[in-house]
Amino acid sequence: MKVAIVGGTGYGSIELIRLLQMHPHVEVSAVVSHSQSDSALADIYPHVTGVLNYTLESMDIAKLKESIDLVFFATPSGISMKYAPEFIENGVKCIDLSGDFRLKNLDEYEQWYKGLPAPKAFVESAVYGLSEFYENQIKSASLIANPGCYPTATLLALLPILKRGIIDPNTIVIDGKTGASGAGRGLSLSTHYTELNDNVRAYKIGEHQHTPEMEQTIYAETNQLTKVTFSTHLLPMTRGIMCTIYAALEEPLSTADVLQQYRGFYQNKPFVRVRSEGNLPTTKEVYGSNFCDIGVHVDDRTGRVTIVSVIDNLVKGASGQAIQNMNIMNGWNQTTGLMQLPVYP
Ligand SMILES: NC(=O)C1=CN([C@@H]2O[C@H](COP(=O)(O)OP(=O)(O)OC[C@H]3O[C@@H](n4cnc5c(N)ncnc54)[C@H](OP(=O)(O)O)[C@@H]3O)[C@@H](O)[C@H]2O)C=CC1
Ligand SMILES: CC(=O)N[C@@H](CCC(=O)OP(=O)(O)O)C(=O)O
Repeated sequence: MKVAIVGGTGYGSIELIRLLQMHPHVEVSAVVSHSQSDSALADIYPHVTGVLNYTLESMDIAKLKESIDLVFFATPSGISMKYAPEFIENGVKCIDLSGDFRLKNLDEYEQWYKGLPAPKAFVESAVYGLSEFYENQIKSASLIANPGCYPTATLLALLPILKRGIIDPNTIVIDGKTGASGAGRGLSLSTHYTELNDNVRAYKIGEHQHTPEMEQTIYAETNQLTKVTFSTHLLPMTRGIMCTIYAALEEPLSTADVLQQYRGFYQNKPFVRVRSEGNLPTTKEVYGSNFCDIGVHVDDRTGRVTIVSVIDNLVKGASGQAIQNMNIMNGWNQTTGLMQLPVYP
């Protein structure tokens, strides 16, 4: 199958290229760049030298729609909404790593992303690509709204116990921590070495664009309108997200009881690994992989459960999950090209 990647010089793109290089059924036929077309990818990313010979191309929909089966958009919000409709109308499937098609309520998109929303019909037809929960819908989708990185780590941790009524949805607090690659390759003051190193910074408190995405999915899965408290922190590391999540238990349960619920839920889901009691995951243990690792601790004193969920933001949080969704759309085993171990140490 032939695919194109748009947003060629960004981190999402270079991670798609890295992962797809190991995929047995896919050829990356075009890497599209609006800023550096005609440049060699190896000049921008010298680590691919001698292995990949791509020359970046400018966007040419007329040409691409004749030669490509699927397009990955690894672009900032506001871009895929301009191009994906024409591809889809011409039978080319699209997987969008940005937030353009995630929020079904267009007013919420305007409020949280501070821009005009995508055309309603395409937002309505887009399937939210949380692979472990929407496999059936993903199979027949033309347009995938790939989830945000924090919602991936958070929803995989919360939905099993929310759906089983184990926690009170009105008590959820999500403490998110991320590495700097989450902000993309562009330069900014907060990812400047001297601002990032030896430092921890809370950011976008009360205004993070992933908040409505989480609440929308919790509502879709539980029929409960919930407002979550969600805070995000930037840490001096390259990759990784840890969401530490707190909620009140509806009834007294032990850590072992709660872990048992997760195990039942994820027993046939190869990318979600539920840890044993007393074994909480670290970001390094999923680095470079498509795994989401989940650990749990119940505090009998407070009646609260703490859930720790880790992913690599660029893999399960973006490009890896996008490939997992492509696999599902094509009827391939969802692990195809994705089962490598994390890089450790
Ligand atoms: N980084 C992460 O961990 C995650 C990222 N995402 C989302 O994935 C998308 C890509 O993220 P990421 O790769 O990290 O971001 P980067 O900033 O690293 O890359 C985005 C790329 O998009 C292209 N681009 C930028 N502006 C425009 C424009 N005006 N028109 C067309 N293309 C443009 C650029 O490539 P070029 O100049 O070559 O066209 C740029 O390099 C974003 O929507 C991000 O929010 C989602 C989950 C996690
Ligand atoms: C460090 C940092 O800035 N991380 C980004 C990650 C979000 C992202 O990648 O964007 P989407 O909205 O497309 O999911 C953030 O917190 O906004």
